[in-house]
Amino acid sequence: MTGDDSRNGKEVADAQTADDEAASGDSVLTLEAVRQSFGDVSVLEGVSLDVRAESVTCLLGPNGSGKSTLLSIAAGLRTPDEGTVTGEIDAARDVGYLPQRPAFRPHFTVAETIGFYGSLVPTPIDEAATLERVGLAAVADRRVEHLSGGMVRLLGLAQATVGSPPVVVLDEPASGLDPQIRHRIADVIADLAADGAAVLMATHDLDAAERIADQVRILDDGEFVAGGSPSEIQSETAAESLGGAIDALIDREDAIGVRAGTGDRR
Ligand SMILES: Nc1ncnc2c1ncn2[C@@H]1O[C@H](COP(=O)(O)OP(=O)(O)OP(=O)(O)O)[C@@H](O)[C@H]1O
Repeated sequence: MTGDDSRNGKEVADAQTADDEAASGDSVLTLEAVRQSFGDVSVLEGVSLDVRAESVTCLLGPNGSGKSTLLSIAAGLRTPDEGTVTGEIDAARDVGYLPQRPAFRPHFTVAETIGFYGSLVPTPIDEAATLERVGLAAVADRRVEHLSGGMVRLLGLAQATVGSPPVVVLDEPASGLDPQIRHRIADVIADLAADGAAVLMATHDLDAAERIADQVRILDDGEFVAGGSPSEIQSETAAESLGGAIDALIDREDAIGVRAGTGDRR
């Protein structure tokens, strides 16, 4: 972990990997020197990341900094232009994934939806316990098109954890939701990690990151510019909050150009 701008991306990644080893469970998924471009827009410029059991790793960074792209690569949904994704698991099969905008087949109830996803995994699942864990047991018979936005996200979280995958990848699991539901979702995520899962999530919810993240990675301009526990990042940037640390680390003017796809690297 570092706020030292003189270190390059590889040095930052190596230092962060050492920090991770001290901080959490076994490595289950490793991304090494991952690069991804879309046309002439370079989105990831050699990103390395270790995803560990029993821990929550939060990806933070401006809109358009490449978080979703990185998550889709970690989840085995996209093969990077360069770099490797390795682990004890098969990323395409053993990774639960919650997309940014989950959508479910209309007319199915909540229970039928989870039952459907349960039928896709090798071992039978406890549907009631799966819904209980995310707090949706009371609406098990409600049709998915009648759920609130927060409930849809909780159902997405339940779907991502069906079959207890060793890695759970969550793309902004609580964006646009009220503080109470955001808090509940963060609690569910922390419980998943406590039960052994390696959770990798992108979020703009800095309160949640501060509360539940074991490790944070800040992505900007295609590279990690900092990583470590929330308190380590704060103390290295002399910031009073994670938001303050991000402000110290990221050049907002440049980030606006990057977001618009007009930055030098894009
Ligand atoms: N399939 C694609 N084709 C072309 N460009 C893409 C594609 N997917 C993503 N991009 C571009 O890659 C960049 C990174 O997008 P990405 O969704 O990974 O960012 P993000 O950090 O998740 O953003 P946000 O916080 O807004 O969700 C953006 O400039 C986006 O327009």
